[in-house]
Amino acid sequence: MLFHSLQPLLKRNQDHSFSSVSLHCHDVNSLLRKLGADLSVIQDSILIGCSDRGHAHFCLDLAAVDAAAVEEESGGKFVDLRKSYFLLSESKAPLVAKSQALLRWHQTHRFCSCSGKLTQRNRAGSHRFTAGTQNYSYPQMSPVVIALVHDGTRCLLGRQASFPPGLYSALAGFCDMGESVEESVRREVAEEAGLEVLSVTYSSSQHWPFPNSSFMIGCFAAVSPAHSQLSVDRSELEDARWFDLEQIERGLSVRTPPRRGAPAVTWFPPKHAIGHRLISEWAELQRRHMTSR
Ligand SMILES: NC(=O)C1=CN([C@@H]2O[C@H](COP(=O)(O)OP(=O)(O)OC[C@H]3O[C@@H](n4cnc5c(N)ncnc54)[C@H](O)[C@@H]3O)[C@@H](O)[C@H]2O)C=CC1
Ligand SMILES: [Mg+2]
Repeated sequence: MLFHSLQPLLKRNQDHSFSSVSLHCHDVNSLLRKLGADLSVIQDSILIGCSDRGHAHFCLDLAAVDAAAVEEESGGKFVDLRKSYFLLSESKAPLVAKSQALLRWHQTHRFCSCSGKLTQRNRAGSHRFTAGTQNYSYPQMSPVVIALVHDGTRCLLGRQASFPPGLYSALAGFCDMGESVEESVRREVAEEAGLEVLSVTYSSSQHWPFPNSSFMIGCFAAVSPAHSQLSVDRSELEDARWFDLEQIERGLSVRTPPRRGAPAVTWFPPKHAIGHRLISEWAELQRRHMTSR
């Protein structure tokens, strides 16, 4: 899987969907040869895993090669990761995200944080070390809690000023050193919405490549309907509101992201974001709860 300055190489399929360009090692070799590039860059490839059939998969950043020439030869295009993530299918996006995260980690950990000396990678690229020392470093993710707050009949969504217009998601925040997941959820919800969480239930998790490499821990957080008055921290969130099931269903039905120039609508993160998963899980539970009453 090829990248250029951390942008994955994508191609448009005949059905207009997008996929990442996967080339065999000898194809990469001949591509580099054609472009007159240094063939030894292939040794910078990082192992990302094995297919079910036991084929090893690697990623490689061709930052030292002319991007336009690679695009022309391969018929693909290097696309910014945030854009790629939403162009790719739910099954393809995580591998591209993982590859970019590993490449980024290697590019930003060239020096030992203890001695300042240059570090080396092991052959697979699973860690780096400082020659002659016991200093090893491994790729890292920052834990982030993402909590869908609910009060029995409504759930709480917020938006940061940096989100695209109309996009609302569950509240999220980085875990502080030493905190448990439950403590992080209680603190984030108290800080951002001024609410007291009564109980936290784990839902699911995902690796999220933004802003660097986050480990998203998805939870539901229950608050009392009698104490659901919001006090929103406007320095963190531009807005936060309670949504009932009908409003959530309307948001889930919006094609994301809405076309530029389309009328303003409220919409939610795309399917492969954990925010979407939490919102649709809550809607499903709520529907079941309403039909059983
Ligand atoms: N996958 C999904 O559905 C969603 C993912 N997210 C992700 O969750 C992340 C965290 O949410 P925020 O509300 O922005 O967090 P937040 O509420 O903790 O605020 C962000 C601030 O936390 C500080 N911070 C503390 N530790 C940090 C670290 N390890 N790396 C970077 N900044 C750190 C920085 O000052 C940063 O500006 C976002 O970057 C976003 O990409 C957010 C919503 C939905
Ligand atoms: Mg936050």
